[in-house]
Amino acid sequence: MSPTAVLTVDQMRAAEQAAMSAGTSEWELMQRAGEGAAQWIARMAGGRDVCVLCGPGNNGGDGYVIAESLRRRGNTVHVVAPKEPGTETARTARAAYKGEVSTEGLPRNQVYVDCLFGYGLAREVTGEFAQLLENLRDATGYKVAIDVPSSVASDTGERLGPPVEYDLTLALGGWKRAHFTMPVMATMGVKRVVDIGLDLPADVPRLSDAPRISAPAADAHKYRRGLLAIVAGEMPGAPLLAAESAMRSGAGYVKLLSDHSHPDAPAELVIESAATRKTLSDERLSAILVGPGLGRKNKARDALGSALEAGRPTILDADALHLLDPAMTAGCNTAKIGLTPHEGELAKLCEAFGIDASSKFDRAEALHAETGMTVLAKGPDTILAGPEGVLFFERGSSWLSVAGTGDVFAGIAAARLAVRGEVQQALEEAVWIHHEAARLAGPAFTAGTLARSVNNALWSFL
Ligand SMILES: NC(=O)C1=CN([C@@H]2O[C@H](COP(=O)(O)OP(=O)(O)OC[C@H]3O[C@@H](n4cnc5c(N)ncnc54)[C@H](OP(=O)(O)O)[C@@H]3O)[C@@H](O)[C@H]2O)[C@@H](O)CC1
Ligand SMILES: [K+]
Repeated sequence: MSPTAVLTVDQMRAAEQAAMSAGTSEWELMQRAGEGAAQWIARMAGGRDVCVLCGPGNNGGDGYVIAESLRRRGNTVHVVAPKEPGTETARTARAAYKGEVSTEGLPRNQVYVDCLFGYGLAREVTGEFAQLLENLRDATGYKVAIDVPSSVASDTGERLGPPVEYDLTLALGGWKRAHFTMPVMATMGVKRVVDIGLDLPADVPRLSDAPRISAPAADAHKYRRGLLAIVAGEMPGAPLLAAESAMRSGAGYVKLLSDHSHPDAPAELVIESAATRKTLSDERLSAILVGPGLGRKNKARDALGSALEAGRPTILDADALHLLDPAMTAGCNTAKIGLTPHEGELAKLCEAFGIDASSKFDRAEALHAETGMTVLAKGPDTILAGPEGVLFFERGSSWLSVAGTGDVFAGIAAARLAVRGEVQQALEEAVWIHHEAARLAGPAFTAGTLARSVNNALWSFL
C-alpha cells in the first residue's frame, strides 16, 4: 500500500534524517528515489527521447539518477542544468551520470522531467531557472514533476515561479501538503508516491482512503438504520435538496421539519411541521441537520439554539455557520457537531471564535482545536480536521462548482451521521460519496441530478 502521510518539509527532512541515522546514506535514498521515479517515467516514455532539467540541490541530484537510469534502459537522454550541483550527494549523482549535459536551451518534443527544485524551494524563482520553467511551460510533450512542481512551495502550495501544467507528479518518499492544495494541485496531472522505505510518522495529516460502507444489517428497520431530522427555515429549496440526497445516503428515515408546502417533494419524504424544542428533543433522532435555507433572523437563531440544546449528533451548514458563536456552543458536547463551511463561512467562523489563521489548513485545524467541533473545509480542495487528525482528499469533479451542491453535501453528511454516529467518519464518507455522485451525474449536472445519483454512488464503496 502506498504511504498516506502528508508531510511538511520539516517532517520530511526528519524522516530522512532518521533513515540516515539508522544507517541508510543520503546517496542510497536518492538512488531509491531516482530509480523509483525512472521506472514510472520509462513506462510513460516508451522509446521517446527524454529531457531532464536538473537544479542545484538534491532534487537535481534525483534528476541525474533518473537520467542515468533511463539512459541505461536505452532511451536517448538529454540533461539541461544551468548550474553545477551544490550538494555533495547531488555531485555524486552528477558524476554517476554518463550522458550529455547542457547549461541552457530545451530540446523540442520530448518527455520532460522537471528536477529543478523540490521541497528545498524557499524563494521566488528568477533568472535562468525561471526562463527554463517558461520554456517548459511553452513546450509540447509529456511533462513530469519530480517530488513537487519546481515553482511550488511544498508546505503551502504557494506559487513561486512560472506555472507549468504537468501530466504526472511523482512525490518522493511521501506526500507533501502542496500535493492536495489548490490551485496548484490541479496542475500536477496524475499523482503517485514513490516509496523509498522511509519510516513516516503516524501522527501527521493523511490522505483519505476510500471508505467501506456496509449494507444495513439483516434485521435492520428504519429507526435502527438512522432517523435524521432536517430543520428547514426561511427558504424551502435548500433543505429539500438536502433531504433528497439524505434519503439516498443510507439512513432509514429522513424527516423534513418545515412549514413550507413543498409541492415538488417526493411522496416518500416525510414532511412534518417546523422544528420545535420538543420535536428536536425526540430521543429516537440519530442526527439533525441545520443550516441549508435556514435564514439568519431571530427565528433561525432560535431553531439553531433548539437543535444545539437537543444534544444529538448534528451537522451545521450554510446559514447556521453564520449564526454560530461561542455563546451558542457553550455547554454543548461539541464532539457531536460537524461543521461544513466553504471558504467564506470558514473565515466567518474563525472570526466568531477568535481564530487568527490565514490558510485553509491552519483555519480548519485551529477551529477544531479551539472548539472541539469537527470541521470539513469544502471547496475545490477539501480538508477535514477532527479528533482523528487532519485528512486531505483528492479533487472532486470541477462540475461540482454549481449552486446547490453544498446542500446536497450537507444532506449526505447528515444521513451518514445518522447511520454511523461518528462525526469525522460521517464527513469523510460524505466527501467520497459526493465526489462519486458527481462522477456518475455526468457533465453539467444540476444539484437535483446530483442528489438523485447519490444512492448509486454508494455502490462504489460497498
Ligand atoms: N534528503 C534526502 O534524503 C532526499 C532528498 N531527496 C530530494 O531532495 C529534494 C530536496 O533537496 P534540497 O533540500 O537540496 O532542495 P532542492 O529542492 O533541490 O532545492 C534546493 C537548492 O535550490 C536552491 N534554491 C532554492 N530556491 C531557489 C531559487 N528560488 N532560485 C535558485 N535557487 C534556489 C538552493 O540554493 P540556496 O538556497 O542554498 O542558495 C539549493 O541549492 C527533495 O525534494 C527530493 O527531490 C530525494 O533524493 C530523497 C532523499
Ligand atoms: K521538481
